[in-house]
Amino acid sequence: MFAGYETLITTIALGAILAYSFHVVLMAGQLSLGQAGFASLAAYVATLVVPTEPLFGSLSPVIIGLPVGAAVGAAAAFLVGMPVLRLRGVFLAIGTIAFSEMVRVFMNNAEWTNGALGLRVEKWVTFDFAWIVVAVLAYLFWRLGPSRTGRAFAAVREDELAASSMGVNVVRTRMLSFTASGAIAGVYGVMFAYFYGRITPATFDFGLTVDGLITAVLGGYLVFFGPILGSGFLTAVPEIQDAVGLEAGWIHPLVTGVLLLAVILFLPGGLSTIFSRFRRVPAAPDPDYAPLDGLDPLPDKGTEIAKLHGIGKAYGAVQAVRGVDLEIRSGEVLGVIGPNGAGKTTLVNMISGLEAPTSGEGEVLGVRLGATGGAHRFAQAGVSRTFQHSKLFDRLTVLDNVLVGTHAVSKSTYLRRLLWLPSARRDERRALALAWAQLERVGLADRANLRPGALSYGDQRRLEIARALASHPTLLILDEPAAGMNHVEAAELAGLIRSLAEDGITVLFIEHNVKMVLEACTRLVVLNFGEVIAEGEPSEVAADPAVVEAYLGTEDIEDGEVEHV
Ligand SMILES: Nc1ncnc2c1ncn2[C@@H]1O[C@H](COP(=O)(O)OP(=O)(O)OP(=O)(O)O)[C@@H](O)[C@H]1O
Repeated sequence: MFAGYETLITTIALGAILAYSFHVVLMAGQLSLGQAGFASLAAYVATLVVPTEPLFGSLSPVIIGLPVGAAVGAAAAFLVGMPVLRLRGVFLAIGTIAFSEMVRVFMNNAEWTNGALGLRVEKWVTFDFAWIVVAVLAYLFWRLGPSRTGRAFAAVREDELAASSMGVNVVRTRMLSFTASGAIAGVYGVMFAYFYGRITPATFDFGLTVDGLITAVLGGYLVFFGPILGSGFLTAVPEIQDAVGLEAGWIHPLVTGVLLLAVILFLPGGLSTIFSRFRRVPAAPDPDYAPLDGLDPLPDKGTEIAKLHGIGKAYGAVQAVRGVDLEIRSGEVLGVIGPNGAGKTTLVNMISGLEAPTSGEGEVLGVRLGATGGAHRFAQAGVSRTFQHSKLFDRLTVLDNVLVGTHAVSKSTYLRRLLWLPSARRDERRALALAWAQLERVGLADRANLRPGALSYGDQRRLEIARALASHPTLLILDEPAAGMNHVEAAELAGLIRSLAEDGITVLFIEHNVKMVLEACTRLVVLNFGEVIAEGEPSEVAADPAVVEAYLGTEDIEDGEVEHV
């Protein structure tokens, strides 16, 4: 059926496989460019193990080379990843390119690789074999997208800090995507070798990296079939030009370049954006699942959940927090107030694991302040938070934002999803029920399919609260949740906070809206220059002369917000 076009269509398949190795790192927001090195290593090693005769008389011997190539690529990526994944952005790109160059120089100079002349092998990869491999990859990515792991990839891509505060292990997620990228690049290297029948070190040069990256970006990395679209587009354009008689050598790159620019300018999410209007409509709440099914009960009211002793944090010469002693008990609503720069955010950053203290010690829900692992360990222990400046996942829908919030209290479903096991479906429905319940609680259920950018500022803050609540937290930390809200919205928020406390959630919140703080809190802590200057019942603290002088001033607190310069 494809007679005459087999080479072309197989080239599309190979281009798609290479692009998938970029797709998987881009999905997690990593600009990694070491794929040519992984492909090269895998291709050369595969030539040592792939038989020269068909298996069982007719089976392509490349099926032995593929797992070997994937394992070599993955192992190399894992080893390279340990040092280079400390880098980010352009530095990660440079570090990984350096690795590819090292591999190329090594292969050029080794004897067993036959140096620059390269190696010849049988052409065992056929058109249908190549497309079966693409179909398998497409299936793996199709099932990955809406899984818990796929959402963790997206969360890390959108905002690493927010992702770790939702319980996502950012280091592990980045390493997973990097290792998977190495495995797929390894598969590509083997496929390439056995399709063209020859490899040289120059086959896996910087040009290959550029091709793979462009194909992945062009196709789009937000949709699982992006690499196939990208490869089809880039391979088809020169063919169409030939067909219409535009054969001059300079026209090919010109037309391809202009089309590429057009796609990047007008479809920044890649070609697959065109299909995004067929996006999944969020499933309705499932009446079979109660949101708290299977989750641990919250601790009894009054149980000690955090204890800090002499906690301090210095940024160089700036002592942001000094000698703070604090105890938090289950069921209370603890307000933290103080002038700008008093150290409030720094204090809650330490309590939620985002920052390690430089002095003192403390424990929150059994996790030591400054413990290795950082914020995701605190999140998994039951601490959840919002941020002073919203850190929503902008390219995920409202519902998907909240679903990321369920990460800390749900189980990985990806491998079970691949096998369509009913238990994976059950776990996902449970997570969905939990997410819907939070959206309903904050009044955003009717906007579940929108992007956060389409919400008003107040709604974005509510969405962040819903996302934090989706982790079924024991301790909920809100950093200036009413900022930007009008008086009515702030009063509603105070009501929501009180209702959370009635449900047994402990709330710790920083707020400048003093009226709201006095309405919602059961206890108040006042910070000034990093130190606690008052603590106790809200009405007593508000009347404390030291607090009035340092923070409240003589303003009428009925007016709400207290502004300090
Ligand atoms: N990463 C950092 N590096 C250096 N200094 C910092 C850092 N983070 C905070 N600080 C400093 O620590 C002090 C306390 O800041 P912090 O943000 O905790 O105060 P805050 O009470 O939350 O203020 P605001 O009400 O304005 O949010 C400030 O002087 C601030 O400049």
